[in-house]
Amino acid sequence: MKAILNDPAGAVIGLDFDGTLSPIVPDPAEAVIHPKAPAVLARLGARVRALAVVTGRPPATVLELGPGLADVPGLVILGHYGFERWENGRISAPPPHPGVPRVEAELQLLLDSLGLREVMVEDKGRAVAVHTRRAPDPGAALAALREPLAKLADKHDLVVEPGRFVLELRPPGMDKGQALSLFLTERAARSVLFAGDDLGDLAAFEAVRACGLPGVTVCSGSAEVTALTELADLVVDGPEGVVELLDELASAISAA
Ligand SMILES: O=P(O)(O)OC[C@H]1O[C@H](O[C@H]2O[C@H](CO)[C@@H](O)[C@H](O)[C@H]2O)[C@H](O)[C@@H](O)[C@@H]1O
Repeated sequence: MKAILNDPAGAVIGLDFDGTLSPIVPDPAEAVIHPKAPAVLARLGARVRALAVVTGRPPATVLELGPGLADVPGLVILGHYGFERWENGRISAPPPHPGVPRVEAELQLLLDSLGLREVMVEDKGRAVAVHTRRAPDPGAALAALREPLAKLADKHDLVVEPGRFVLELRPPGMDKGQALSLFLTERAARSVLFAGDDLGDLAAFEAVRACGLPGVTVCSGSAEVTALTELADLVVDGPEGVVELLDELASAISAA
């Protein structure tokens, strides 16, 4: 943190979206960014080298769920775990993976055969996520899905990304760690902060440790995930705590 405060112009701030900037809600389509986040990010974005939202969501969805984000100075969204990038109003991405529509074509039959009720399928375009949060027993439904979804992903050359009551089938070859590392190099960062809440953020935590820069990892704490709590430099209380921390950081930089 000291390095960021002493030299904000060299700092890159990386932030996960769901569970970090946006409180967890039962329906993914109903998620919305913390009301104070866009203004806080705008203050911070004006002072640091770069701000990146590094997320499993498509960038277009992040912009829908985060009104005001498009106006944050210098913001980059590295969506789909880094496959799809939004910057200055433009989206760039490689061609979609052919396995995703094939998985979608087989998925409903598989879910029916497992007799899983109230499991929700989220079509993300470049990936498909199966959510169990609204199932009668979310943990049991997730456990029942692990093996069949791993086989289905494997059959179509996809990988399974586990998260908070969700298993996502997505293309291999990129993760939040690689996305963050590439971004740090691109921006010639001199320090880094990354905040996340879920298993997919562990790769970004590792990237912070491996990059050789002064870095701080922040866990947006919850009762659902403990793996990050043990590794983080700082643990705050969910999105409310993350926004408060970023607000304090923006104020401290402005006062320096
Ligand atoms: O990388 P992230 O920004 O954290 O995105 C990861 C997944 O987040 C979303 O699911 C999670 O949030 C939902 C809304 O609060 C919640 O209902 C669900 O249980 C969580 O797993 C999103 O729907 C997924 O597509 C993202 O991959």
